[in-house]
Amino acid sequence: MKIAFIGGGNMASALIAGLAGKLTAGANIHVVDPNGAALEQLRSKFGVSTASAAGAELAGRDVIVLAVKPQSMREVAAQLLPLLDKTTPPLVLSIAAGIRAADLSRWLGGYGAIVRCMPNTPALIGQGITGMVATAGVSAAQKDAADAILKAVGQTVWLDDEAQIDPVTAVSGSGPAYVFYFIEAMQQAAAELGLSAEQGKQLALATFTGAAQLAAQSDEPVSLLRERVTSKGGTTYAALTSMEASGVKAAIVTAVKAAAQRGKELGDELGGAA
Ligand SMILES: NC(=O)C1=CN([C@@H]2O[C@H](COP(=O)(O)OP(=O)(O)OC[C@H]3O[C@@H](n4cnc5c(N)ncnc54)[C@H](OP(=O)(O)O)[C@@H]3O)[C@@H](O)[C@H]2O)C=CC1
Ligand SMILES: O=C(O)[C@@H]1CCC=N1
Repeated sequence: MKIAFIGGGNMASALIAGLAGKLTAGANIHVVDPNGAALEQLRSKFGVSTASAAGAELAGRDVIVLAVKPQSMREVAAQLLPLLDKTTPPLVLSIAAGIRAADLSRWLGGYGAIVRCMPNTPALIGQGITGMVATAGVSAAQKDAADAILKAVGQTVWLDDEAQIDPVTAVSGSGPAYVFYFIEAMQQAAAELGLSAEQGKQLALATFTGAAQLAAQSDEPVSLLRERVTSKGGTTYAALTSMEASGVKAAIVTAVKAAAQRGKELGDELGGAA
């Protein structure tokens, strides 16, 4: 499979790390980004070809991944429009938060073959999860290609309705940041309680990994697993009572909804009319 990435930043690098040499040879991956240092890293690590601007190298690509910031998508679409093969249109796979397929299609001159998806950075270690939705102009083979690309870096979840992408963005796209935030808080608490930085990190990470694996492998609801840790009048009870009193769970629910709302706002702000 011949793939081009427009944008070689954080998320594109995570995807390329998972793909290169696995789904396709690094030499079959072309990356366009104005940032020379980022391109040099990708070239030396994965053997991809690179360019500072989109050009003739896009010809004959099966898939073009748009991995620029939502705010850059319209400009990037204008740059791509004259370069897209109209006879055998490549699949355009957008990972941008908020940007709706209909707007992207319009910016690309009424382009049909678009898959919109929302990956996350654990793709870097093959542990990503991606929500994705195909527009009507995507062929079965192109849908399979999109699935293979994202499966090479983790799990995929196909959605029937594009409106579900903002919730997916809020839960799993942004989700790694919430988890890191919680781990940072656990590490801070460990330090304030007298553990070394190394001990705090080891304890927090192993607890997260272990609890997540236990929940994934268990048939029981997560709430029951939580209750099993929580002896009446014990230490966990003290912590969870404190969290409830501080409204931690409600605050997390509100925060995730804020992320979903921001996704919708980005679509409204950046989509606009023709
Ligand atoms: N980071 C994440 O966890 C996730 C991000 N996403 C989505 O992925 C997209 C990229 O995010 P992320 O990787 O974090 O962002 P980054 O800023 O790290 O990467 C974007 C890259 O695109 C480059 N760029 C800007 N304009 C162009 C252009 N015209 N042609 C080619 N490249 C260009 C930028 O260069 P410069 O910096 O010089 O402008 C930058 O290197 C976003 O739309 C985001 O919503 C989706 C899921 C998760
Ligand atoms: O923060 C963002 O907007 C992007 C989308 C999901 C993760 N990072």
